[in-house]
Amino acid sequence: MAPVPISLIKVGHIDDVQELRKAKPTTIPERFVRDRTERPVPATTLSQSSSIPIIDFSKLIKGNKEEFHNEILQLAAACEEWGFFQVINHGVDLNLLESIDKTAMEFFMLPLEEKQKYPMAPGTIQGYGQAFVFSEDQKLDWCNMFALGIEPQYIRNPKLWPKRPANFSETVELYSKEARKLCQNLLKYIAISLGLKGDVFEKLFGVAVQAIRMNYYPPCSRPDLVLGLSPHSDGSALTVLQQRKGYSVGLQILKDEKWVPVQPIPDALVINIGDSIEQVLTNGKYKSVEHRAVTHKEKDRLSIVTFYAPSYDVEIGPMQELVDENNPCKYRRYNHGEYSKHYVTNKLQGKRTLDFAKTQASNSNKESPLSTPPWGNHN
Ligand SMILES: COC(=O)C(/C=C/C1=C(C)CCCC1(C)C)=C/O[C@H]1C=C(C)C(=O)O1
Ligand SMILES: O=C(O)CCC(=O)C(=O)O
Ligand SMILES: [Fe+2]
Repeated sequence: MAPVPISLIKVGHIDDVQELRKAKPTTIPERFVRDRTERPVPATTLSQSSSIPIIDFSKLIKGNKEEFHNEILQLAAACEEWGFFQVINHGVDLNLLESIDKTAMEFFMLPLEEKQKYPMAPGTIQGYGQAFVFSEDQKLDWCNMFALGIEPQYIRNPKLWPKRPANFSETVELYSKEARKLCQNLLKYIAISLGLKGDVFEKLFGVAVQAIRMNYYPPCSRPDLVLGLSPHSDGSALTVLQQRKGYSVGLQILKDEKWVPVQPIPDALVINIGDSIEQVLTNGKYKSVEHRAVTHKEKDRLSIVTFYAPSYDVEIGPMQELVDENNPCKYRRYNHGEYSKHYVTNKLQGKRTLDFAKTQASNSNKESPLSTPPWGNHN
């Protein structure tokens, strides 16, 4: 199938949810109203009995032998059973967490004309707007997003780096450096928890791809009808998510077919295993779990998300050490750049993007419908 040029994608009018909320606080356009089966259930009926594991990073870097061993076991269980955990004592400067939060909020509070100087073109995923919208009949998320490619440099589009607020770029750079270090360290301990050498992922990944996405969810008069962010799993190796303190609980993860809310812990970061990498490299041992965001009637919410993935030229597939007759190979080998292209040119739809990598999936070799490079179009 020949690739479809970006100019042919017709997404129709996409309301900016902040503006919509200001102008018509109780109107929910049809494009935001979810089918009954997709709608969020009231908070009271959500699974309250369980919460995602907590990993104390300080025990991994400076704990005694016993503490280290225990924390590695906790980490293995978290990745295997949940695919999500919250990390405390992570070592990222807490002032930097505050600054990125403040800077992102200042950006979202700018007038629309200012934010629209950095538009996310249809079919691309960097800039301000709604990502992953490919058709006029696709349901929209109750969210404004701003995303930037960070590393390697060639995925950056300098025209999309905001001039206001004044310290935006500097703060994103500082934060991203810290987030990168955290991802590298976590991957080291994740490798150890799998019984592998600590540097196995670092060696395999080459110069890792890193991106940042800020998601702003204004309050919504009918949180029961809309979704803040459609269910999906992340295409990264690892994702670091920062939730704003004191704001609404919005992130939910699918566990045993029930949506479990992720309660913010002050100063903690939420980490999740991304599908293409951990699921593929570990042959399904570590889970990349479906998650979504819901909205709140009165409160807004901000999340700041770092995606960390292998270099686009790297070929990945299940690691030999994790395949045997009891756990036969579930995924084929593929080039991560190809997978990224597949991921960013398809709408968010649960774990469907991972079909690309399955050994027996009938669609595993389908060409992606768009001709965009995975980091978006720079024109
Ligand atoms: C929901 O996931 C994403 O939005 C996402 C996007 C990442 C990217 C950018 C915002 C700009 C630069 C390219 C990149 C694709 C990294 C997730 O990141 C994952 C998905 C893939 C594929 C990946 O490599 O990282
Ligand atoms: O806002 C959230 O909590 C979810 C964000 C998310 O899953 C993403 O950006 O990929
Ligand atoms: Fe996500």
